Amino acid sequence: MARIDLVDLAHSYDGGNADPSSFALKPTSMTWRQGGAYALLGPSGCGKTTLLNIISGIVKPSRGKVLFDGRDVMALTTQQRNIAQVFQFPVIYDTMTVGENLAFPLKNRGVGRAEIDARVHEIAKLLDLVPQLDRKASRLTADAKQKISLGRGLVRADVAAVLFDEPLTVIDPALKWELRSKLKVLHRALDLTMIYVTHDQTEALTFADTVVVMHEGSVVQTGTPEELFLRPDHTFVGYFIGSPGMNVLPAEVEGRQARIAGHELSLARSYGGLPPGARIEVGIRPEFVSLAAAAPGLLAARIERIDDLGRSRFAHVRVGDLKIAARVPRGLSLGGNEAGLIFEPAHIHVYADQRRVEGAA
Ligand SMILES: Nc1ncnc2c1ncn2[C@@H]1O[C@H](COP(=O)(O)OP(=O)(O)OP(=O)(O)O)[C@@H](O)[C@H]1O
Repeated sequence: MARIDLVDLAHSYDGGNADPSSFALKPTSMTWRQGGAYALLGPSGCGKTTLLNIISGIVKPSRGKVLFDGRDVMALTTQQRNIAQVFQFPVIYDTMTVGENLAFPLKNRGVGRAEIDARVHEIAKLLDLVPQLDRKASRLTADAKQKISLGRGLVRADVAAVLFDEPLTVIDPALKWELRSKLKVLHRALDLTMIYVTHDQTEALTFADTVVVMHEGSVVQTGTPEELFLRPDHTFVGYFIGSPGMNVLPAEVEGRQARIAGHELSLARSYGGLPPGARIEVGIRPEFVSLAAAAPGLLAARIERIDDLGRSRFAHVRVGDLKIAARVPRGLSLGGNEAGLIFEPAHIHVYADQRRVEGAA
């Protein structure tokens, strides 16, 4: 296990000649705590795999370095970096049994027989693979094979980190749920540093203690699932995480007042020195906007549709050209499509050029 520091890393696939704004990975510095469960979350093409491959040594970055426990590993190969990797598709030997597959990474490192047996059994037990240990891997389904790949990634206790690149893509949805929570249990049991790459927010939020959100080659926020939900640092985090995503609305902001579509809203904090010329927006999650009967003083909205998600209902409304999602309180009955919106001031954030501005008390 190791603490991993990324120091001013940047990468462009054309050898660093491109305009920095088009880098696959823009300048990034951060620390991955020893023993942490991280998710690297972002849409396709945002640079997740590039970052993962730089950590493992598959890609040599155009700039910057990677440290494992303070030691520069840039000259080391993946094998020398002592990283375990689990990919999207199973990487196992069909001619071997499940047990032999799990034992393989340990045998390769010259671990003794007794230790191999104990570790293989521990991992097989955690992944419910004990009954299949003596079966030939070739006879298993794609799901079961991917479970073995996960096991092979987790079997060594001495790795610097385990990197997962979208490991549940080929897994059947029902088993996906099971494996996702199992990985969390495995993390606690094995005390390994794990970095889990995904574009799926549910996967990221269920697995990780810390989620690193990437957007267009940059890390835009690193935080707990709760922090990402309650205080998105970037408008992208607001609408990428959450379902429906955060409402991001053009606004004029002065002190403790915001004006949206000509309507005055009170803010919980004061925003004095917003950068001149910046695009100002307010962000509020649908959970903190309530639909109500139209009334003077409320922002007037026209309901387009209501989605019933079982435990909660969300209305999709229009205010002029703006689209807003709002929570529908239990028991609310409305005559027609006209309604009012009530905003919770404590949950309204102000953004300048997509970055959250910290207001003053
Ligand atoms: N080997 C390569 N050569 C040139 N460009 C590449 C290469 N690999 C990735 N890219 C580009 O770098 C950017 C980041 O890609 P990357 O694969 O890191 O993103 P990602 O977030 O992992 O996406 P995905 O989930 O689709 O793999 C993309 O614009 C991609 O087209």
